[in-house]
Amino acid sequence: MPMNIRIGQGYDVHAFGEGDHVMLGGVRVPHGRGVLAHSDGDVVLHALCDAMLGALALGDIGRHFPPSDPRWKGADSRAFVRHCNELLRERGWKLGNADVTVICERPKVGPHADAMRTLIAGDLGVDIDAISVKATTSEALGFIGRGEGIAAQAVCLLVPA
Ligand SMILES: Nc1ccn([C@@H]2O[C@H](COP(=O)(O)O)[C@@H](O)[C@H]2O)c(=O)n1
Ligand SMILES: C[C@@]1(CO)OP(=O)(O)OP(=O)(O)OC[C@H]1O
Repeated sequence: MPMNIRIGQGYDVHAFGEGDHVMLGGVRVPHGRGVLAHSDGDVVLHALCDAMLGALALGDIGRHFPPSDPRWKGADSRAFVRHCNELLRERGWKLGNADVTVICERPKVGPHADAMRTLIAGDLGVDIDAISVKATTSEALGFIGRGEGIAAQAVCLLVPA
């Protein structure tokens, strides 16, 4: 009997660099640092894309949007999410739900989480209740604890469209 659900997980890290904001879930979050990245460096959306691609066994974000390709320089990562959504729709799937955890000491993510959920849900054409965004610190431990970077991990479930 063919499987009627698929699961995927994704993880992304970017180092902090010069700047005054970070893009998280499509939301411009004010911060004393920016991130070093080829695109806009949105770890929430990159982890989500990798979860969606993983659920389809279609490789990873770097395969679909190579960092060597100048087209993706400074790219809005919401376009990556919409592309991944097309890939799953073409194959007869839609996102059932996704759960993303951001890991950083700062910025505070909680106040922006609902704005991220709204944008992600809109881009994927699903109800906001299908999208969870939450956060944790690293309790001052390791590279994240030292404020050197920001990470996100995501899981998602695909269901038949
Ligand atoms: N960047 C972050 C980190 C955490 N939060 C919120 O704070 C809560 C406590 O974090 P701990 O790491 O001490 O467990 C966490 O549950 C989040 O609600 C945040 O908003 N942004
Ligand atoms: C998103 C891409 C786009 O070129 O580049 P980065 O913004 O550097 O982000 P990363 O998470 O390293 O994923 C690789 C690339 O696909």
